[in-house]
Amino acid sequence: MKIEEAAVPFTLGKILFSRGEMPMREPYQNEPFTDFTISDRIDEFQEALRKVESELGKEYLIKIGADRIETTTKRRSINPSQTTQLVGIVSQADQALAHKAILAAAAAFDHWKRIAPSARSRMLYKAAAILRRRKHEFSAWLVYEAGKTWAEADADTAEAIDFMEYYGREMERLSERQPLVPYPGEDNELFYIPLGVGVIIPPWNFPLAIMVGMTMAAIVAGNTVVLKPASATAVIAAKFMELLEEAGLPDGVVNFLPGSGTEIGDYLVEHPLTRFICFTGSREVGLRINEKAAIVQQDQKWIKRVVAEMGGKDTIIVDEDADLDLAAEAITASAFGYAGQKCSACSRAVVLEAAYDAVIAKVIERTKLLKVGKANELSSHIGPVIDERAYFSILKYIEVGRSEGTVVYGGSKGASGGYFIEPTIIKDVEPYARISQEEIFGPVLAFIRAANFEAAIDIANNTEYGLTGAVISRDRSKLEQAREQFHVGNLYFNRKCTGALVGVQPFGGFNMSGTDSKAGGRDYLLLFMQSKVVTERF
Ligand SMILES: NC(=O)c1ccc[n+]([C@@H]2O[C@H](COP(=O)([O-])OP(=O)(O)OC[C@H]3O[C@@H](n4cnc5c(N)ncnc54)[C@H](O)[C@@H]3O)[C@@H](O)[C@H]2O)c1
Ligand SMILES: N[C@@H](CCC=O)C(=O)O
Repeated sequence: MKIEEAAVPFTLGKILFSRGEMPMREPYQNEPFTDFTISDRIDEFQEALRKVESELGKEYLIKIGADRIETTTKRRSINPSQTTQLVGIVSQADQALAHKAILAAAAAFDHWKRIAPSARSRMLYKAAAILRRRKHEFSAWLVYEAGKTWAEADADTAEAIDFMEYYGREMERLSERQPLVPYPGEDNELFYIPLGVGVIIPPWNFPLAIMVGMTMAAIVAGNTVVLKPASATAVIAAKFMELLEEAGLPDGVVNFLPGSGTEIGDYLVEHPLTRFICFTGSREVGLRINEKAAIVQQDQKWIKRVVAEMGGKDTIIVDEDADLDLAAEAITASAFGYAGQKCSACSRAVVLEAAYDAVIAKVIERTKLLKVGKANELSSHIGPVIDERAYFSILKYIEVGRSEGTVVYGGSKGASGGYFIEPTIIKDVEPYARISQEEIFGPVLAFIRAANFEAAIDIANNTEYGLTGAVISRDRSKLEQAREQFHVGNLYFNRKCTGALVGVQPFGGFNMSGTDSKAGGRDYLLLFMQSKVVTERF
């Protein structure tokens, strides 16, 4: 269809029309973050918190096809800022229900795969529009169930909207005729078709964004899925299921199967009808899934595809001539945002000798300004860690850190009533110490000295992970050296190493950080499809 260039475009929702012509999609852009310095925004968010607080404690059921199923085994989801507060009670699936869920997804696949890609994309735009309208409400659930501060929750919700807007457009792009080299006397066509039934296994730390991104990428590509949410944040996933229903997604396309990873995880992965597994989580579980998925089951007709994004041990290098205030800002934000519970978190600052003491002093200065407190209070900069297991594991790592370096800030648990831990800074840590190598996933930062820039790069590359990293330097030749030698999937210069934006910084890591799937990038949807080539000789 020809779009008149002179025509005046007008917008309806996110669709841009030229008068009298076919609709044309607005170019993708990232959802803006909420400015919580504006009093109206504060009031709106507080209202959302009140609304959600009034809804805490409800029951959430499994959904398979059109059936809602209550089981006798239930899991209580609690608020990590206030462990006496119940967020919701979630029915837990067993293996029999896991089997039923896979069958329901397989039955729905026959229909869903035939829906036009543009119509599947529209489903994502619709869901994005609903989420945008209910943005603060969803963020408020993230505050209560995941312990996210207001800004972190808002960013999580914005990223979920971004994934849907971005993947919707990506599917439209990939459903166009794909370019091939012309060949005389033949018509050659390459097009993408879906894989089949997928199992989606997200983590709890981006319980909306990552769960939405993985699920919606799979279904917009024409697959149907069983979504097994992370247990700690299953209520947020249940709220998302409600949203999908409101958007009109047919039953069976996404089957909601909360349950313990140990009880149903292996079963779902090993099921012969499972065609692919999309996982984000720890190295241990990711490797287990990869191994189980490789074993061909009876009646299985395909090689299962595994997308696994896993842990990180991320480093910020500070050069001797760097802007040290910028370095301290980048390190503090990357180490302590969401209490260090990001795969991208800076858990190691490798600083060249000449800048070492000054950077530590500046990071301590900034960290002192961070208030640890309940996530629902606007004044809190750092909320709780997710649960009791994480709380004790992180405290144990701090004890290990005491024997591997000198604690120069924090080092203790925070107030009682929630899983609070002080942001902790440990200096003079050796590059191969345990707290230099193992993912702690909490507010613990190690400082390591480097004799020169080469040594700093060697240290940055000395773990089994390769997810994010940053270099703070004014020296172009060192930035170019790092561009080539710092082996991570997402490398940042002169800024923090967290906060990748959908479409702007496709995200995924090397080595034991995963399969480098680059969520939020142009290659991502291809992981959920296979291409078919048809040649007709004239
Ligand atoms: N690379 C990334 O993009 C990325 C993003 C977010 C989080 N992460 C990583 O995730 C981890 C934190 O998340 P987590 O604690 O939820 O990870 P986890 O591995 O403990 O759990 C992830 C998911 O796997 C499920 N699971 C557990 N055992 C299973 C089994 N045997 N079979 C199938 N599924 C099973 C869990 O229920 C959960 O839904 C950290 O290591 C973090 O670095 C990575
Ligand atoms: N994509 C997020 C990290 C996700 C993992 O926890 C970031 O870039 O900070």
